[in-house]
This record gives sequence, structure tokens and C-alpha cells, in this order.
Amino acid sequence: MCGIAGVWNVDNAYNVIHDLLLSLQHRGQQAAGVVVNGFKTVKGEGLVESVLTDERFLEGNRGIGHVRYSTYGSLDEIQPITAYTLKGRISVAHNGNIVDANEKRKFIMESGGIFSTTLDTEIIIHYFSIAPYTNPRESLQWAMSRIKAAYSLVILHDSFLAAARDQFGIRPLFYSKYENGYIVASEDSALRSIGCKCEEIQEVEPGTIIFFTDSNKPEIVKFSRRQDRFCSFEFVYFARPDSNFYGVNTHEVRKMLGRKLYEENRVQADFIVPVLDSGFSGSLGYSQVSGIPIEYGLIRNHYIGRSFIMPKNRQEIVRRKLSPLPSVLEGKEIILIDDSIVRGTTMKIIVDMVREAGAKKVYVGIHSPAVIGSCNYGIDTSRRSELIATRNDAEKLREYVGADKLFYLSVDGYKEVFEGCGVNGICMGCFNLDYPV
Ligand SMILES: O=P(O)(O)OC[C@H]1O[C@H](OP(=O)(O)OP(=O)(O)O)[C@H](O)[C@@H]1O
Ligand SMILES: NC(=O)CC[C@H](N)C(=O)O
Ligand code: SF4
Ligand SMILES: [Mg+2]
Repeated sequence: MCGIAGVWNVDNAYNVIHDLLLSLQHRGQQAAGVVVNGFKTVKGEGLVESVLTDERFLEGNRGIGHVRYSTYGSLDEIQPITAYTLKGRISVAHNGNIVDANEKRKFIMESGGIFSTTLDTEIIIHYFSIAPYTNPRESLQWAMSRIKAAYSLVILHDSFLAAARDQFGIRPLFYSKYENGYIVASEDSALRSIGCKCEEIQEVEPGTIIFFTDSNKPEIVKFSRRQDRFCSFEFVYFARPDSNFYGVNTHEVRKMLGRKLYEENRVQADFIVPVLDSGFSGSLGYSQVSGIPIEYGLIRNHYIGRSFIMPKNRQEIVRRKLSPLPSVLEGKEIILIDDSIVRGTTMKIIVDMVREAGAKKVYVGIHSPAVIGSCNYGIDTSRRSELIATRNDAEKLREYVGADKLFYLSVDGYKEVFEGCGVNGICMGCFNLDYPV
């Protein structure tokens, strides 16, 4: 679930993309890149602040950017990727994962095509190039209608900026008017962080491409029928709490999931300890309905990022990121609340940590269902075997994390929360194995 950003007809595009990507850093921490006018490029491994420095400033008023969380191809690839075609130069930044990437790459190579990266994203450029049209916009439309999922894209061409979303709308994408032009970003919170007004922010609808051209009037082209299957895990974990999808706020949804968790499992304790960061909103919901107070039993080092989206050293990251507060935990019965357990890395370490710090009883509540299926739409869990809940029954799982009690939200309860707030047409494939494609 990388972060993508695009800018059209805005002064100092490099700085604007930098600021947008900084607000999207939680979507990808491995690498960052920017391409502006003339396809001038800055790319590097690491965080936005270390790659997109002031010294590397590029002059320009249009461009695209990317922060990467790898799901296909080598870990050291960096986006955007740029190529020369008969239809002009094109640069692409991609959030998602092309589900049949292996077959498509093979098909292209068998007909003599060559690839310069190991990325699934490069397929988009090839389809653009081989499309049976000379017009670049028609070519892009043709390419999009042949690549099913999963993608949200920003594309810079010599003559336009395009923002596109697959027909299922699996990954998010928003745009807004900004100064004399337009900007695009994966989450609306990123657009607001640089001053866009809520009422001017719009969703790029599933199955559409929006072209921003010199006419400076966005042109919306539908290339496929909309069949919404938005990733519900964006609400649970990926997105920032101040982001909204379908007009519904992520933090509010997490609180509702936390409340539902209590309705289904009325576990009592001295206090709740949120597993920061993403477990905070759900903890609040659980606390509000149960009346159990929240305590600051774990503190978080703000200079350490997310562990789940890193390709290696995840255990060390968790250990360095969260520390227990013995003065709070000593002799207490606590409920640790987190948004999810995926590989089980975080929770096992945290339970050990709070026990060592003196907690007497440790209950663990998770405000989403057990993750039992892999995801091929932009999350790096393509192998089921790495999902802790597929290898263990409930009791073994409890033993593995070392908790006195482990309780999840049910699949039905999870669904009800989304239906209750009017978010229909979601994907919850990793929880119930019902995948859109
Ligand atoms: O079971 P696991 O494989 O460990 O994955 C789940 C954990 O990873 C995420 O936290 P992360 O540290 O990535 O980010 P956060 O600070 O937003 O909670 C998520 O919030 C869970 O805590
Ligand atoms: N998480 C993502 O959106 C990844 C995009 C692309 N598949 C890559 O690996 O770079
Ligand atoms: S399978 Fe899970 S993580 Fe993947 S898109 Fe669906 S809900 Fe999101
Ligand atoms: Mg977490």
C-alpha cells in the first residue's frame, strides 16, 4: 500500500510532492522518488526526509511522487519508473499489485518485450506502449481496461498528468484543486495537510482515469464499470486516523470496531493499554463502552516508524519502538488492544514485555477478525504460511502470543460495523477469503 502523489500546474512541484509524500510516509518507508518537468528525477532508498532533500530540489510545476512498501519485485526497486515510447515519455507511480503480473510479464517477454525493472508496475508502461492507438490518452485507457487490479496510479506524460483507479477501487486516490492547478494523493489527509479545503477534495472514482492537461480542466474518462471492493484494511490499519473514505473517518471506524469488540467480548481488567499507534482508536472505543480506563502502559519512540511494512528486522523495530512502563503495569490486570495480528510479530513481543514489567494478567483484544488469507492487492502477505492465524487454532494462538486470553472481533461483527456506517462494497478477503478478483 505505497503512497502516491501528483501535481499539475503548481509552482515548486518538487516541494509540494515532498510535503504530500511526507504525509503519506506511513504507506511506505523503503524508498522515495519524485519526477518533475522534463522527467528530471530524484530517487533513493529510505525515508522522504533523507531522499528528497532541499539540495536535490528540481525546478518544475508538474510531477509525480512515490513512497514504496514493496510487494512485487526486488526490495531495492524505487518508483516512479520512466520510459520512452513512440507515444511520448511516460512515468508511473503505483499503489497496489497487479494480480497476474507473472503471466503478463511472461506474455510481454515472449513477444520480444524487455523489462528494465522487476516491478509489476512496468507492465502498465508496456500495455500503454503496445496499445493499438497512436493517441496516448486512448492508449492509457486501453491499458487500464486490460489490467484488472490492483492499482491506484499517478502517471506523468509529456502532455498530461493522469490519476487512475482500478474498477474495484481497492486502493484509495483523491484529488483537489490547489492554487492554479491540481494535486492528487493516496489519502485526503495528505491533501488537507497542505491546505486543500475539504469541500474541494474528490475521490478518483473506481474504473476512471482523470486527465489533467493544459486546458486546466480535469477530464474524467470511465474505462470500466465501477464494482466497489475497497480494502477494509485501509480503515483498520493502513490509513491515517484523519483520513476519510466514502466520507467516513478512519479513526471513527476504528472506535466503532473497538466498541463492537467489547459488545462481543465483555472482558474486564484494571485498564486498557493501547498498542500504539494504530491500536489507539480501537482502545478508545472499547474504553468508552466498557468504562475501563486507558492507561499509558506502553510508550512509543516517535523516531521509529511502522514495523509491519518493513521487509526485514521487524522484531527489532517493535522492540525499539515500544517500551513498557513498570510503574503503571506492576501487579495489574490489563487488556492490550491492537488493530490486528498478521504475522504475530508485534503481539508476542509486547505480551512478553508487559509481563516482564510486572503485569499480573494480560488479555489481548484485536478489533478486526483473524487474518486467515493472503493479500495480492498491495500488501506483502502473498504467502498464507506467514500468517500466524492460518497455522494455529485459537488456543495455540493464545499460547503463542503468551496471553491469558486472546479475543478477536468476529467476521460478522466486522461487517456490521462497515454496513452500519454506510461503507458497502468492501474487500475483506484476508478475513473471510472472499476476494474481488
Ligand atoms: O502481527 P504483526 O505482523 O506484527 O502485524 C500487526 C501489527 O503491525 C502494525 O503495527 P505497525 O508497527 O506496523 O504500525 P503502527 O505504529 O501504525 O501501529 C499493526 O498495527 C499491528 O500492531
Ligand atoms: N505496496 C504497493 O502499493 C506496492 C506497489 C508495487 N507493487 C511495488 O512493489 O512497488
Ligand atoms: S485482502 Fe485484505 S488487505 Fe488485501 S485488499 Fe482485501 S481487505 Fe485489504
Ligand atoms: Mg501497530
